[in-house]
Amino acid sequence: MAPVPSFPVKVGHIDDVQELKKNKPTSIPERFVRDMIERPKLGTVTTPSSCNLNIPVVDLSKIMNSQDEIMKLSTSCEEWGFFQVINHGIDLDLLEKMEKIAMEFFMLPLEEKQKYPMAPGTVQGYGQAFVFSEDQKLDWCNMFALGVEPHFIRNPKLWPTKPLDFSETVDIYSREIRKLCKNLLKYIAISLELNEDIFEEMFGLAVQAVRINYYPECPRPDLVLGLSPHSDGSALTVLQQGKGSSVGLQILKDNVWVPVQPIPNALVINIGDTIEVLTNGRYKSVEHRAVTHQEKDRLSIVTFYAPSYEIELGPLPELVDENNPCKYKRYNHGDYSMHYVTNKLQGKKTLEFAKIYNN
Ligand SMILES: O=C(O)CCC(=O)C(=O)O
Ligand SMILES: [Fe+2]
Repeated sequence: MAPVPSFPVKVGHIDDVQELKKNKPTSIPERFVRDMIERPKLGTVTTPSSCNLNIPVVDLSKIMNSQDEIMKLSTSCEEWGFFQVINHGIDLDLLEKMEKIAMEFFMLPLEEKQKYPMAPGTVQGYGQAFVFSEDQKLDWCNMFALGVEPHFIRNPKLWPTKPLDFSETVDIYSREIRKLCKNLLKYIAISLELNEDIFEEMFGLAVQAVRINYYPECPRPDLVLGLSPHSDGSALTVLQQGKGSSVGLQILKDNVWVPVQPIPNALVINIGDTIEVLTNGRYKSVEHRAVTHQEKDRLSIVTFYAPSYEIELGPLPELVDENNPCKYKRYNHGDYSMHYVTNKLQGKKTLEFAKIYNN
């Protein structure tokens, strides 16, 4: 079972951003307007060393026979926590179909989408996740989140029957992404000189969830955020960006927000908190956020892949030594997931749950 908070949550009124946009607003409701310090400085990347940087690209078709590609994977995970994967083996028609049904879902009338409401304080269904108080700022985003874990059993109340082939497509897509995650974890293990099955064996029946984010055009993208800064609580995250979407994902590198330039047919992969802990901080779960665009909407389809909730985990002994003292405690992954989904998105704050401070 996915974690659910046990405390009552009052979130206040949450405007649906797609409905807001329909009224062609010239100003932004106060709850979406960020404090100065949080506002995205669009079009003004200030640090020369970061402004022309792009996240690394890993070619999965080469990795089996190429030490260079393994090195690239390792550097990406150490220095960026992010990379784009090309030649990933997932049928491009399937990616296109997934994008199509995701977009069709968001284009349904509000009443239709509201048949799958996200209960306050939970992260499944349609709405805004990670809102826990009436005064919390809101993201300029609509989300539709589904657990597909671990046996791909559908909750009929949460899975739409429209668009017609929604659930079938999500099932097929999720199985393919699962294979990709297992494959990537194998090469991540190899890049760390660990047994290639170490993560697979440790994770048990891995948990998987898919979240589809839709960011409508916004009249004042300089005042709002599409998605608040956060790291992911997963082991790995796979992100598909809609074709023709605006550039929206940004990652924090050397204190500068670096935009991720989409590569056609590539998938964006990022290291989640679980791998950061298991590798004792060698591979990083990097803070990221989404920004909006004045004229273009954006779609992202995000899969989170994580260990089974029963698993106990902590830094792997192979990655702890005198020079790399243990940075995280051992904990139960279900407890961490509960902690993650019952707190607002706030940079890397959630990982403090596991940090050991006295070394
Ligand atoms: O839409 C994006 O590019 C970011 C999505 C994301 O970070 C998430 O859903 O965790
Ligand atoms: Fe994320």
